[in-house]
Amino acid sequence: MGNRRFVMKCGGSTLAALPDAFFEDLRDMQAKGIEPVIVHGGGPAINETLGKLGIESRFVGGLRVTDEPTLDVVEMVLAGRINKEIVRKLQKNGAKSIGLSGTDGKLIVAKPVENAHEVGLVGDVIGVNSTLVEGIIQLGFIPVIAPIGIDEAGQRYNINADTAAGAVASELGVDTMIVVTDVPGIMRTVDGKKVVLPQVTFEDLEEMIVSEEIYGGMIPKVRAAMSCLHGNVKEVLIVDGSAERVLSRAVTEGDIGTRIVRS
Ligand SMILES: Nc1ncnc2c1ncn2[C@@H]1O[C@H](COP(=O)(O)OP(=O)(O)O)[C@@H](O)[C@H]1O
Ligand SMILES: CC(=O)N[C@@H](CCC(=O)OP(=O)(O)O)C(=O)O
Repeated sequence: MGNRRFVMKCGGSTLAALPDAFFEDLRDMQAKGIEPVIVHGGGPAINETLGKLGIESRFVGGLRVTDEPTLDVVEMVLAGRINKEIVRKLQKNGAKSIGLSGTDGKLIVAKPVENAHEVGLVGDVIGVNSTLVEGIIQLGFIPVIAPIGIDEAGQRYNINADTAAGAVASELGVDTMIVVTDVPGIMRTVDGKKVVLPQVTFEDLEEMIVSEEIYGGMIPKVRAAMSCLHGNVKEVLIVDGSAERVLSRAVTEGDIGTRIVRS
């Protein structure tokens, strides 16, 4: 890994399964002066809470169709429950951490996505308050960010967590973004067997999206990866949160998961 700061996106698919060792790894990194910045998702927990309230979850192109009542639930689950759970787990394992929503201090400034007529209050990121993130890091805390955006008029937006993480990584100018999910990397079927691809080019990715070997929740990850690699970010690693020592291996050895570099 190049510089000592990295952005990590933690997917809702894996959050509940992350072992204490994962958070201990973060504590040890923090103690060594490495500066993780965490952006998290929580799709499955949102679906569950919406379900309990009798609200059906609908997605268009991987984005949740979001009206104001849905956004109340999204904000409650992401910025309330999940964000605070992560902060508590970090603190329990000895790391110092502060949780924020993208609306706090206008951390994530957003505008409606192009297909807002289909998905409603879903946002694209147009700005990140990197000074605020920098300040939290300087105070010795790991920032934990929920992907809710805000515009100048004070309107909230639901933002896909991969998109939010990619934008934060770009804006902070980190070398590395680590995407932690529930699969060991980008997989492809070779000779009838599923294998993890250690490294892929943009061309491979476009081809795999067209052939539908990349589908569903992997699409926003790949799009966010390509988008931040067009800027200053040098590599995006997609890794499995339940793999042993996944973070230290990703940060120090880089021999795990799938690596995407600009190509
Ligand atoms: N080529 C692929 N390789 C690996 N996983 C893939 C691929 N294409 C689609 N996926 C799916 O992407 C999922 C991860 O995305 P998602 O469920 O949104 O997780 P998260 O909550 O971590 O963002 C995997 O569980 C898998 O079902
Ligand atoms: C617009 C949109 O779809 N937002 C997502 C935000 C959470 C997310 O992205 O969580 P994962 O990383 O666990 O998928 C949602 O409402 O589910």
